[in-house]
Amino acid sequence: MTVVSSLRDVTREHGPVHALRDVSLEVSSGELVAVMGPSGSGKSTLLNLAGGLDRPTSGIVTIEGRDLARVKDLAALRRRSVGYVFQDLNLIPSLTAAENVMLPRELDGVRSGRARAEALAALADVGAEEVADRFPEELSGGQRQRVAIARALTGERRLLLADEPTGALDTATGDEILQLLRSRCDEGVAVLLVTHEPRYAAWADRVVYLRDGLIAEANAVRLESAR
Ligand SMILES: Nc1ncnc2c1ncn2[C@@H]1O[C@H](COP(=O)(O)OP(=O)(O)OP(=O)(O)O)[C@@H](O)[C@H]1O
Repeated sequence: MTVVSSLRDVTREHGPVHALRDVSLEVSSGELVAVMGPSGSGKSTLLNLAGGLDRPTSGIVTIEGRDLARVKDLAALRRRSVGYVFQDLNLIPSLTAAENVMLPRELDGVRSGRARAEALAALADVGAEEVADRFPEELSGGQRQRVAIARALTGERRLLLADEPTGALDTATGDEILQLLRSRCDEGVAVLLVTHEPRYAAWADRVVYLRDGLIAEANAVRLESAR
């Protein structure tokens, strides 16, 4: 399996606070890795570092084999390779669902006709084609999260980072979103999912538990019965 995301001996300090200490982790194509741990244990820090939104104090972070410390245009690499789905990462309110999904592609120089066609296909993929021309405030929480996932996965992005993507959703909708992440993963995307819910971690191939910025435990799980 191809390694899509790797952290090698990564430490992130904020002054005296060790948000992450000497963490090593690889996520391969087709793999869903859940990150769990108490509040303040470093989960969001890990995700931000893996996606190049933050830089480590020491250690090496790679995306698709490229050392992020050596990448000149990190913003472009992030746009092309990484999708983010965060609980509070809002869609832009003045843009329709389709326009929100198109935006990163247009920023990347894709013409709007093609970007719109891609956006409609991505929305259809996540079962949200009927909301393409609606604005975020007209959508339910589950529909918004579907649009955010469509936006995260347009283009050829191979790494999806999801920080509590089900946090604001009821259980049935949360299950649907997890099913969607799992199916993207089965198509070859690498997914890092931060969750507090064992119910959702059960969809992962592996669970990494963080405590005080350290990997306390890493387990292979396949709780088929939970799906
Ligand atoms: N910008 C920052 N400046 C100072 N300290 C920070 C900063 N970002 C994170 N921290 C600290 O680093 C540690 C890890 O934070 P992080 O947000 O990664 O934890 P988390 O596991 O995601 O927590 P939660 O579940 O509450 O979101 C915490 O002690 C936090 O206070």
